[in-house]
Order: sequence, then structure tokens, then C-alpha cells
Amino acid sequence: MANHFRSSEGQDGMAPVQQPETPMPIEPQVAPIDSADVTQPAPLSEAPAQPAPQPTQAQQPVSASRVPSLDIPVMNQAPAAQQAAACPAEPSDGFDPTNEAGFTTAFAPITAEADTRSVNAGGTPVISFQDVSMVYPAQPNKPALQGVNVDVYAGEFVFLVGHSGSGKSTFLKLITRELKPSHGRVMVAGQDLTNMRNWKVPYLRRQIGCVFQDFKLLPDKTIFDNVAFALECIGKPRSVVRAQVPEVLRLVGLGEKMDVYPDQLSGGEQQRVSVARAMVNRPPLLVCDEPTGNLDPAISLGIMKLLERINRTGTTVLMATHDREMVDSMRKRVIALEAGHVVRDEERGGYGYYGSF
Ligand SMILES: Nc1ncnc2c1ncn2[C@@H]1O[C@H](COP(=O)(O)OP(=O)(O)OP(=O)(O)O)[C@@H](O)[C@H]1O
Repeated sequence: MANHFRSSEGQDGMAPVQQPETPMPIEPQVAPIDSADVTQPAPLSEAPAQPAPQPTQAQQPVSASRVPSLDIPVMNQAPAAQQAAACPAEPSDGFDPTNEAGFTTAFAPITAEADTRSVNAGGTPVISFQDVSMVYPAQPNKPALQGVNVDVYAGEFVFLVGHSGSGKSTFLKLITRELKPSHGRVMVAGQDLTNMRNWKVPYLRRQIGCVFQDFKLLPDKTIFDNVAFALECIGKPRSVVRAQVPEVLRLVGLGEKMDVYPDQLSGGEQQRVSVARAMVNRPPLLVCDEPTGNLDPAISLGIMKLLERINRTGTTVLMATHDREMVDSMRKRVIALEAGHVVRDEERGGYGYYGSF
């Protein structure tokens, strides 16, 4: 799946059990307004400089260039009513947004070097789990995660696979600080989430774009307004919203549908809106929980191409999935969980054999 992107140019002994945190409201503080120019990379965060860690066996060198910084809310923090209506009939349009005219401007152009780039495993990991365990109070004798050690570096594209209940969603929720670990340390962009003050959490979440299986779009807002909402929540001025929203919607091939409502879109189109919303402020890290779980294979492929394209611009992508075919075809890094343990971490892995879910 490498080259179709190029042609489009121009176009994260147990300690005491920890209670899950009450979800944070969207952006109680409004951060300083920054530039509207989403084409310019910015530093990941105010993360303190750290000594270079030793790369693990699984890391292989993705892109040294990098990393765009952003202001983006965690999208599942939005009001409950946002669940989209059931997906309408899904046209098998085999849509490939990377072939759309005007595909490019929000993201860095893909250059020949992009295909040969390597992950910089020598820097600070974007995500670092250090002997992490998570025990839910309701299941004190069954840790959802136990003794997990994982580093993910800037520019990687990583699949998180495993049986239902193996701990994938828990892993992702630790990265967005929806949960705190019962034991161990979770670092994201050099920041220790274990000790992070609650008021800082919204700032962390601005750096993490989230895409979910159920899209979580606001049914009573147009596509434009759904994406704009992500920027408005973090205090972006109208001019920034007006510049960035159409651009990112064109990127996902929905430039002509900005004024329609979610229930007027197919499931694949709704997921593309969800990706646009997650990426509109260019977070350096994209976390996806079963993003293709509600989509048929042709539509899933379009979404995966879009995510791979986004990864090629330097965005680190971590995706929990049951999509065997997709994982096998993409040959990206695969981390497999089983009963809360990492049982496999392969550089260019396949889905593996887990029976039926
Ligand atoms: N809020 C909760 N309270 C108690 N136990 C929970 C909670 N959330 C998850 N668990 C348990 O933690 C374990 C891991 O769940 P998790 O949702 O992380 O798995 P998963 O791999 O994401 O599953 P799926 O693929 O079905 O989404 C399971 O045993 C689950 O029952």
C-alpha cells in the first residue's frame, strides 16, 4: 500500500487498585491561540528532554523528521448524544481519498524519501509503558493489563491485536489518561501521565487524535460543524476554523459534503469525518479503536489508506483492531495482547491466530 499515496500529491505484586478517573470535560481551559498554519510542524509538547532510551527489539527505524504538535480534544469526551444514528446502507464505492484532487494541502507532501524513511528509535518514545498493570475495581483478581512494557516511537504505525477482553481498549485509555495504571508508569510524549495533574490532561489530549468504531459524530451538526467543533472546543478563532476545516475535509474526500448531516452519509463517509475531526489540528499521535469495525472491507481499505497516508506525514498511529486481513496485508508493527500480557511484538507482523472472537 505504499505508493498510491504519492500519486495523490497535488492534491499508550500490584499496587493498590486505582479507580478509573471520571472523564475530563472538554477543555476547561482555553489554550493560547496559535497559528492557523497546519502545514507547519511544531514540537510535540513541552516534554522535558530525556536521555535516549535503548530501542527494543521490535522497533525499527520510521521518520526522523517531525513532529507536528496540536490542540485536539479526545473525541469521546463529547456529549453523549453524539452517537451517530445507525449506519445507512454502505455503498461499496471503494473510495480512495488519496486519489482525490486537492488531497494534500493539510499534510506534508509525500516525497520519495518518505518510502525509505525509518523510525527514529533513538529519541524519546511517543508512548512508553513501563511495567504497567491495570486492575479494575470490579475485577480485582483479574488484571486487565499486567507487566506491560512497550515503547512506540515517532512515526511508527502499530497494530494492537488480541482476543476480545485481552486489554486493548484499556491500553488505549491509559494513553489518553481516561484511566491511571494500578502499577507502573505510562509516558506519552515525554510526560508521565501517572503523576500528571488533572488540569494538564486536556493539554495532553490536544496532542492525541482519537478515532472510534462508532464514529461519535454530533447528529444535529453538519459535517463542517462536527469538525469545526473540535477546534472551537480548544478556543481556535473563527478564521482558523474557516481555513482548516474545509482543508481537512477535502483531504478525506468530503469537500463537497460539508453542509450535510451525519445521517446523510454512509458509514465509511462518517468514519472519514471522524478521521478529519481527529486530524484537523494535526496531532502527532493518532489512536484508533476499531476504526473499521463497522465498515465493509472495501470501505475499510479506504480508511486504512487514509490512516497510512497520515502516518506517512509523520503522525504516529496506534490502532486496536480485529481486522485480520488488514493487519496481514499492511505488515506493520504488531503488538499482541493475551489476558492483559504482551505475548508478541513484531516489527512487520501479521494478525496471528486467535480463533474466532
Ligand atoms: N470498566 C470496567 N470495569 C471492570 N472491568 C473492565 C472494565 N473495562 C474492561 N474491563 C475488563 O478488562 C479486561 C480488558 O478489557 P478491554 O476492554 O480492555 O479488552 P479489549 O481487548 O479492548 O476487548 P474488545 O476487543 O472486546 O474491545 C476484560 O476482562 C474486561 O472485562
